[in-house]
Amino acid sequence: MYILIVNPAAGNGRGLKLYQQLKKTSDYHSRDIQTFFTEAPAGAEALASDLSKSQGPSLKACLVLGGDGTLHEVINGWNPSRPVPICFLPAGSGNDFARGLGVKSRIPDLFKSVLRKPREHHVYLGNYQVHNGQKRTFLNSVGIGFDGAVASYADRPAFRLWIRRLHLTKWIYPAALVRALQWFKAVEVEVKLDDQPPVIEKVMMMTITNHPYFGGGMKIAPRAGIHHPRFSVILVRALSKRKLLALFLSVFIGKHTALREVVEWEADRVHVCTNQGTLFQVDGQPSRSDEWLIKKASSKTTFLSNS
Ligand SMILES: Nc1ncnc2c1ncn2[C@@H]1O[C@H](COP(=O)(O)OP(=O)(O)OP(=O)(O)O)[C@@H](O)[C@H]1O
Repeated sequence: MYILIVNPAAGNGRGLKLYQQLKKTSDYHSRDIQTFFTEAPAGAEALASDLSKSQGPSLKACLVLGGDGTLHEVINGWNPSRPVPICFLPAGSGNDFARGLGVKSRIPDLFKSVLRKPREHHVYLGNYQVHNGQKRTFLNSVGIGFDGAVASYADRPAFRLWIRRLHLTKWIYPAALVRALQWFKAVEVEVKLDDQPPVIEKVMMMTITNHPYFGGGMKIAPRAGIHHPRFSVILVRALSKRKLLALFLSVFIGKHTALREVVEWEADRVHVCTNQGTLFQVDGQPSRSDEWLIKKASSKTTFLSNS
C-alpha cells in the first residue's frame, strides 16, 4: 500500500489540479493508495508524524504531491525509526529538489513509473541546527544573507498575490531577487568548515547545498551532486549591487563561479556565526538567526523516481 500526501495549495493551487489528474489515472484506482490532504500551512509535518506512527510493514512508499516546502515538512515529521521510500511529485513553484534528483517527466508519467518500475536514489540529506535549536533536516540548501532576503521577499503574501495575478509564478524567485537587491547589505560572518580554522568574511550570501539548484532552477553550485557525500558551500563575498545582479544573470550560463568574489568549497560540517540577526532560508522557507550548525546526515534517505 501507498500513502499519498497532497498539498492542494502548493504552486498556487497546482497541487490540487495535479491531484485531480492523478485521480483519473488507472494506476490510482488499481493500487492501494490512501490519500491525505494537508489542511493548513505547516500541516504536513504533523500529518507525516501521525501517519508514520500508524503504518505497518505493508507500506511501500510515501508519495508527496506538493512543493519543496511540503516535502521538507514530511521529511521532518516522518518518524526516523520507521523509514520508508519517499517519492516527490513536484507541484510547487520552485521544485528544486526534483531538479536535483533529475526528475524531468510530467507528474502523471512520474506517478505511473514510480508505481510500476521505481528507480531508487539513496541520498545523504543535510541536518541543521539554528542557535542551539532542535536538529532538523533539509533537502536543498541553507542560504544565509542575500539568499534568505530573497526567500523572505518571495514569502510576502502581497508579493505572492501580485506574482499570481501577473501569471509569473515560475519567476517568483528572480522577481524577489530584484526587489531584495534594493535594500540588502553585506554581513560579516565567521565560517568554520570541518576541522579547519575559522575564517572571517564579509559576504553577500553563503549557501550550503545538497545539489546544484536553488531559487527555482538557478544552478548556483555547478559542482554539487545529489549523490555526493559532502555539501557544496558557495560563498559570495561583498560586492556592488550591480555586480551581484550580473552574478545572478551569469548563474543562468553557469559562469558565476569564475568571478573573483565567488568561492565554492566542499565540507561535511559547516559552522557559521554572525554578530547580528541575519535573514536565511532553509528549503525556501525564510527565517532569521545569528548561528547555524550544518552537518551531512549520517544515514541515507531513499527517494523513488523514474530516472
Ligand atoms: N491546505 C493548505 N492551505 C493553505 N496552505 C497550505 C495548506 N497545506 C499546506 N500549506 C502551505 O502551503 C505552503 C506552500 O507549499 P510548498 O512550499 O510545498 O509549495 P510552494 O511554495 O508553491 O513551492 P516551493 O516550495 O517548491 O517553492 C507551505 O507553507 C505549506 O505549509
